[in-house]
Amino acid sequence: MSSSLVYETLKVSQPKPHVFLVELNRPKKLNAMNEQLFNDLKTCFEQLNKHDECRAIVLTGNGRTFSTGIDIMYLSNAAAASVEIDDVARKVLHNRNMIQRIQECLRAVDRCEKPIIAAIHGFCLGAGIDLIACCDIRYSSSDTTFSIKEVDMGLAADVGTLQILPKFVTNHNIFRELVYTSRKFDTNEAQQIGLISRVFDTREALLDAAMSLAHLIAQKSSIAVQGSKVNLNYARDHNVDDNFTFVRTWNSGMLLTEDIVNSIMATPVLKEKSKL
Ligand SMILES: CCC/C=C/C=C/C(=O)SCCNC(=O)CCNC(=O)[C@H](O)C(C)(C)COP(=O)(O)OP(=O)(O)OC[C@H]1O[C@@H](n2cnc3c(N)ncnc32)[C@H](O)[C@@H]1OP(=O)(O)O
Repeated sequence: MSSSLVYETLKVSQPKPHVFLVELNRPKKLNAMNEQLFNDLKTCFEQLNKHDECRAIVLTGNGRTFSTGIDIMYLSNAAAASVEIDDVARKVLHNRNMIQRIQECLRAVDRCEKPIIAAIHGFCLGAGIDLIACCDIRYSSSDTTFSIKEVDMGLAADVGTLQILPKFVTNHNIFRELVYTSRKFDTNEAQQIGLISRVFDTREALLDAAMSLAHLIAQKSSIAVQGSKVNLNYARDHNVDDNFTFVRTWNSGMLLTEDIVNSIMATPVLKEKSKL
């Protein structure tokens, strides 16, 4: 594995060929996200996006939990910083820059073109939910407690939950109830609204399943998988006409891959014919 994938608050390993495991790594603070962790997420996912060896990523939390959301100390320091500024408009600009910075860190996860499987356990609160909103597939162990905690903190969630989740949650009634109340919910409800797709009895089973899925994806044509993710994310953010135009242009280049020839040659029909 590349030695450059070393971070203060993330642990990165490569447990299988082409599969990278990214662990949030502030276990003593239940993986609460401070400025360093946000910055590390940005650097890490930008690096994995460009990494030739990387075809699939599992994202999890080291220790007893996935993440308890934003680090409360960081949030209160960030809020306090604007108190020093006299001019109201400059206070507003300061806050806007701070929010934009965190948004860009999580957007780097959303923009990563390699599929990301979130393996969630323990707590997944506030910014933890923003983070899993940026992943492709979400698996959980049955012990997980979720909460869209921002309203209880006096905030409208601004780094993913309200911006991305409405694009794919399946039950907007329950979702809005969870947003407006910040009440805790379990894996049954998380599954009911389409936030997570599968639930496992233990953390070990969860990680095994996430890793097996990542391994399976990594064995497919990386051109086809990466192209599918780019087009799915594009389709999420555009209208149908734009989506058809985009994929036409994308595949005009990507159809030149030798992966297509190889897969056609490997079909049983052609294999049989070549024996004749
Ligand atoms: C522009 C910004 C946009 C972003 C907004 C994001 C908003 C959010 O994320 S809202 C969610 C914020 N998170 C919380 O409110 C959770 C706070 N934590 C807790 O309520 C409890 O820790 C919890 C119920 C999750 C677990 O309790 P438990 O008794 O099992 O553990 P603790 O002893 O409380 O925690 C162990 C140590 O971790 C520290 N810690 C946990 N979560 C956070 C956090 N979010 N921020 C900072 N520190 C956290 C906790 O203080 C303990 O530390 P220590 O005392 O040093 O052992």
